[in-house]
Amino acid sequence: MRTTFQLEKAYLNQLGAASSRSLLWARCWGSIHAIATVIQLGLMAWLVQLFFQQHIESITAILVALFVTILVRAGSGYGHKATALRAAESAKNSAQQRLLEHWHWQLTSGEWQQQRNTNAANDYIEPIEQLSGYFGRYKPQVWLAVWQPLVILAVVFYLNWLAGLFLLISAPLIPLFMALIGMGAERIHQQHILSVQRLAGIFIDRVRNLTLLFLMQKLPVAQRQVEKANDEYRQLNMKTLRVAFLSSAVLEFFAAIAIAALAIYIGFSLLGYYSFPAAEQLTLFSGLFILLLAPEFFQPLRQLSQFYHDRAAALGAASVLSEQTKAASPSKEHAAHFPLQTKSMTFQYATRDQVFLVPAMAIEEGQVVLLKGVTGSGKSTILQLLAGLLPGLEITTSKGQQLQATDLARIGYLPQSPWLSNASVLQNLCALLPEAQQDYVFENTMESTLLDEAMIVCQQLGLEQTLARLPLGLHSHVSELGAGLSGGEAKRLALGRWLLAVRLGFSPQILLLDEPSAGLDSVSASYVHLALLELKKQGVTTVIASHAAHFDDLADIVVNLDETGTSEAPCG
Ligand SMILES: Nc1ncnc2c1ncn2[C@@H]1O[C@H](COP(=O)(O)OP(=O)(O)OP(=O)(O)O)[C@@H](O)[C@H]1O
Repeated sequence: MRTTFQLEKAYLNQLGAASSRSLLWARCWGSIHAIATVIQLGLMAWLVQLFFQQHIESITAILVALFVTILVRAGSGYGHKATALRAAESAKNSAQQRLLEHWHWQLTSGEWQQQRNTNAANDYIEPIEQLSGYFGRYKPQVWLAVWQPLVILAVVFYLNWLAGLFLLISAPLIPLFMALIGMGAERIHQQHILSVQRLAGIFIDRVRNLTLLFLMQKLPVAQRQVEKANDEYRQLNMKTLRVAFLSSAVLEFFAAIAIAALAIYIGFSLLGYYSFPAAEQLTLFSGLFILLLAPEFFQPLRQLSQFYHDRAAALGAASVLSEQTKAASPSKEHAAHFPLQTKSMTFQYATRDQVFLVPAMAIEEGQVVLLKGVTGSGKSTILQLLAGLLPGLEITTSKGQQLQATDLARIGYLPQSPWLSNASVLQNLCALLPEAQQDYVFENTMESTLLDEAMIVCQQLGLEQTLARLPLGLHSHVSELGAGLSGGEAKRLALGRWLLAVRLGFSPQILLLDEPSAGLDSVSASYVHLALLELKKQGVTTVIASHAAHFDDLADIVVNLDETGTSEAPCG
């Protein structure tokens, strides 16, 4: 079993980069706070000594200094907390950003699995919240837990070496026990997060299917399952609390013993009851100062132990988050499958004798390939082979790797007679966007940017006048048969889907267009030409089948099927 949490630590370090500036400031404020603490306690001890020696005249100056130090201490404490909180926010933002990028990639690459919707929100909220303690408390405290004891140790050693030795010996015990207990805590936290997710998943799933469960008379079974998951979660919660209490009890115990030992040494030495080494160095001031410093010596370590559970929680959360974003930033990697290559092949429809010779092609990213040829030469057939609608064509990357199913899912295909759905123009236009965005369109709650983008696409395709003519513009209804739109308008609307999808970042791996200008007048055809030019500028790889000369100037590669030709299959 993997116990080193290397992946998780690497993930947390990556997030830490986003909050490094705030963390640096938190450390600076923490250092000032530690120095102000030592000065404040020194002034207090001095004040007591002067009071007992009845040097009342210098007390005012010390009181003023004490007041200033208290102000500095309070200010630096506030600065420390505020910058630490900012560090936590930056880290959480960075984690959210990564998760969203990952989800965006999944949506665009067709890897989004429907069943994950149930857990997605929970995966997102719970673990990201768990990160805030690590970056906002634990990380700044690690610095303070080293810096403050070191400053105090130096002062105590200066005042009395034996007291310094006491502190020096007792200090390492705390991190040692903390680490021993913390090891188990990390694993428990990871289980804790998974258990919360499981509980949420089980609950939502049962609620969703409540009617079905009722009809099947399975409600008591479902209830028992939720209760069981709830019980598991409760037990795990108690386990987490037990570990937390155990670790703080151990720390309190050791800190209390060390302070008590110091108090005995200083008290007995000052009273002269017992002659300890270095006892002669002690005065009322130094003894009191050391006693006041001792709890402050342990304080940052004790706090670190409290926050150590934030580290365990963050590692647990990181294991969930890094798992989700393991393939993060794939959008670029994923698209980097070019150049695509197809092997030459022959194809024959089962019911026909005609054999098509499909030529080999090598397509670079962003290129426009033009399939030319007379009617019946097999242009649509090749597009369908490329789209995977007809079997047999092997598409590989330049390294000879076959395209994955997810890549094939990203191939866009616009047939000669495009389909329309029984919905508004806008809904038809947004049909290629991810489901989540389409929901907004259907509920009429989409952002205005989406509406603006849809309008821009309509302008690019010369559909403005069409929209002006329709009773409700973009919200006008069209039927599946295109009632309300002419054939040419329906064709441009279908092309507009791709323009909109590309504008919103949902680019297809490769776009296959079958006779995009067929049946259009010259004005409409020129709009389509401009739209394809726009797609080319956006870097979309396109294969256009067209017998017209409309798109010759766009083409990087021209495949003339009249030259590759067809043949008749031998009979029998
Ligand atoms: N599903 C099919 N079953 C049988 N034969 C088909 C099928 N689809 C097309 N064909 C035939 O294959 C030949 C090539 O058709 P295809 O549509 O690929 O040509 P095309 O070059 O795109 O023609 P056009 O420019 O008219 O669209 C035609 O003779 C057609 O009748």
